[in-house]
Amino acid sequence: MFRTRIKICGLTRPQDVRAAVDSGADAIGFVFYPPSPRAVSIEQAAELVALLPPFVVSVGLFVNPAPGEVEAVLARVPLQLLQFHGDESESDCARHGRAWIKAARMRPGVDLLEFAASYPRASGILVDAFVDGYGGGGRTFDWTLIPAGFKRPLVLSGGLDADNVGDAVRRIRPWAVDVSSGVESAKGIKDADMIAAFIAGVRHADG
Ligand SMILES: O=C(O)c1ccccc1N[C@@H]1O[C@H](COP(=O)(O)O)[C@@H](O)[C@H]1O
Repeated sequence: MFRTRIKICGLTRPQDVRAAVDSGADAIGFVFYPPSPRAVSIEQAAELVALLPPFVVSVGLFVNPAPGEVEAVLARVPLQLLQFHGDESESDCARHGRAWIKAARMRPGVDLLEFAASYPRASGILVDAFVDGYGGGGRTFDWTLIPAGFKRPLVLSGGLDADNVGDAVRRIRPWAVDVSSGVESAKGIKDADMIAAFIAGVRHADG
């Protein structure tokens, strides 16, 4: 039976990492984008990643990182997957010796097939709503913008929560879903019950 993978993103506290892991998250995301209220320092991230048990993927989220910024994080934080959520080129993303996924900010006129073709080495393509700034806006987008039969591993995000994620999984059947705002009681503060409800919604939709 297929199991939709689940990433919980924007964690800043040890208790939230433990709650996400205990609820069955497959990946935990840490934001290295200082304007975000969910941003963590390298020291914080190193402590939080150390809490992850085997087989829970540590993900680092970057937005147009400056030269050397990713390397500085990787020197101290054992990230297994990089998520690029800005305007990075394929070579910007592929130069760090780690698997990576590329976010597409979706709105009418974005051709996802064309977008994906320009990132051939991406492990997956994440789709998020186009919001002012870069992401984490807690907004859904028109899922019909995702072409049927999209062949690359698709990570669906953007305004997901326990109320809509089941419908999203049944309609889109993504490789994975990714949530930040939708499991928070406040920006950067995750709610254990909301995380559990979100994951239960995915598992119910998986059947
Ligand atoms: O979480 C953030 O603060 C953030 C900042 C900049 C870029 C992306 C960010 N988060 C990612 O955005 C999507 C959607 O998040 P949400 O569930 O709608 O809040 C997701 O991939 C987050 O990891």
